[in-house]
Amino acid sequence: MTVQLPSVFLDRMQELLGDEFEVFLSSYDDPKHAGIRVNTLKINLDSFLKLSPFALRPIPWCKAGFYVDERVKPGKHPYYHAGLYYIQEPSAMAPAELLNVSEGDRVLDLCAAPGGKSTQIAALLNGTGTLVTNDIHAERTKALAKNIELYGVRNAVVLNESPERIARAFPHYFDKILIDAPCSGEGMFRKDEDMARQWERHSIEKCTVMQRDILNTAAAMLAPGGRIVYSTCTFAPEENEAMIAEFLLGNPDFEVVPVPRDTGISPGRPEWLDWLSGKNGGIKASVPEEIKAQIAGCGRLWPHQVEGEGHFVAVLEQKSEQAGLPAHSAGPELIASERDGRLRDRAAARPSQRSRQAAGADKKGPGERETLDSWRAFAVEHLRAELSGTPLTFGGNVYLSPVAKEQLDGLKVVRPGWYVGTVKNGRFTPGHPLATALAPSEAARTLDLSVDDGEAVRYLKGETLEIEPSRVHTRDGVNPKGYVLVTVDGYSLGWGKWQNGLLKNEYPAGWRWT
Ligand SMILES: C[S@@+](CC[C@H](N)C(=O)[O-])C[C@H]1O[C@@H](n2cnc3c(N)ncnc32)[C@H](O)[C@@H]1O
Repeated sequence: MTVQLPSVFLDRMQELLGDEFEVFLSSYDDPKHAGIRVNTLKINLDSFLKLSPFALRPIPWCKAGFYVDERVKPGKHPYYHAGLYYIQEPSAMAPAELLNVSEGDRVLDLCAAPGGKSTQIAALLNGTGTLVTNDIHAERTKALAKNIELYGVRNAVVLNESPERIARAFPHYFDKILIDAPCSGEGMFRKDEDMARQWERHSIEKCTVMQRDILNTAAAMLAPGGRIVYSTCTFAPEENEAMIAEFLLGNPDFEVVPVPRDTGISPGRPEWLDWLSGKNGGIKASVPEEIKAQIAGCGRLWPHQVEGEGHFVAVLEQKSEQAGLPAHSAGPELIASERDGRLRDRAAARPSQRSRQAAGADKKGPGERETLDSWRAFAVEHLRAELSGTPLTFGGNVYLSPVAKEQLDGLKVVRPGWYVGTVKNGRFTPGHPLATALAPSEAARTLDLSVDDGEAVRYLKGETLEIEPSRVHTRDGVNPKGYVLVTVDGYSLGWGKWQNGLLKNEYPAGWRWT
């Protein structure tokens, strides 16, 4: 075995798995499983299957998910830069599928960076409803925002907040909430050996403190009758079955919706609650049989049973659909825990100042009316579609948001919506995310580049291209001179500015092909 597994981890797993342990252990000798998930916001499945440069094999629990051979390097292809697929560990594709997202839903992805599951939810929303996506770690929200933009998501708000502060702003608001909880990461050991090296027995306790807080806070944001999906990429029952049992005891208005078994996902392990109650520092109270029966309805993806690194998932639904809102209590603590690992609320800057700063409001810029007029004039000249969303301005930046500005007041907002551009010195400059989310039919001018002759890669590297005027496709007789939506094989990549046979490259420096 190449991965060095912590001996305490191995002892625990042997105790838990018994006869199954050897086969579990031998799975660490198997190759890692790599997957991509087709971004159906930009391309439908049939078209991708025809276009795919890689051999694809379906992932049973995710309609848009496919196994690929890791050696094909899917991140090194222009289609990746066009946001046609997201590279994602196969078992990590299960939780968002189980959220049962319907078009028009209000969805919260509470622990979202770098955005794998958020981009999946956005594809399921299909441009409708609202996605609020959040991560408590500011640095990680940069990757989250970038992925939201790369994948052409129009209806997302990106936050960098504590769950408590979001709950204050959005009480009982969301139809669906995903908690892909911070966890001890035991399912990542094969993929990321550092995780194995850093794993310590006590990290499980630290994680349970965070998980308990996040789960109970999420319940306060759920609309009556809504659904929470809780997932981890760890095997520890403290973070999984016990966390859900404790939640159900404290929140009797919730029940587990059993995970379908037809895709190879195996049941939760209620018997491990008994194992935990026998441990020093384990479960403090006994768990009623009725709750144990529900725990069996949770799902486990095991690396020795399915082609995936491992995940736990629980689908929780709030039973009451009445308008009278339930009072959620934290319930009894089942697991002994250390409070010192607790994440505290962020330092309190003046709330309205915080949200304005994050979205660029405090930069000196033109007035709101002037800014919106510039955006509208740009849209009339360069776009051929009515774009939905509430136009919001923060300084000279313009966003189309799925929520009203007041709803974000006091929150640390990374993106209040779809960033469409900025007014500077009286001129509107379109944002890169506007381009990535546009279909070619929505732009007045397009230029299609091909993968085959290397032109697409040259564009992605930031080169200026020589382009004959006849290659700029125009709508409604507009002049080819001006902003052009650049596409690869028909899928949007970014902006260019065409004039006199040259395409000035507007692909952002930080996004370039290296
Ligand atoms: C398992 S990762 C999420 C992976 C992500 N869902 C995806 O699919 O790409 C857990 C995330 O939770 C974040 N996190 C940790 N504590 C948090 C908290 N109290 N509230 C919100 N996010 C938190 C971490 O920064 C981390 O990015």
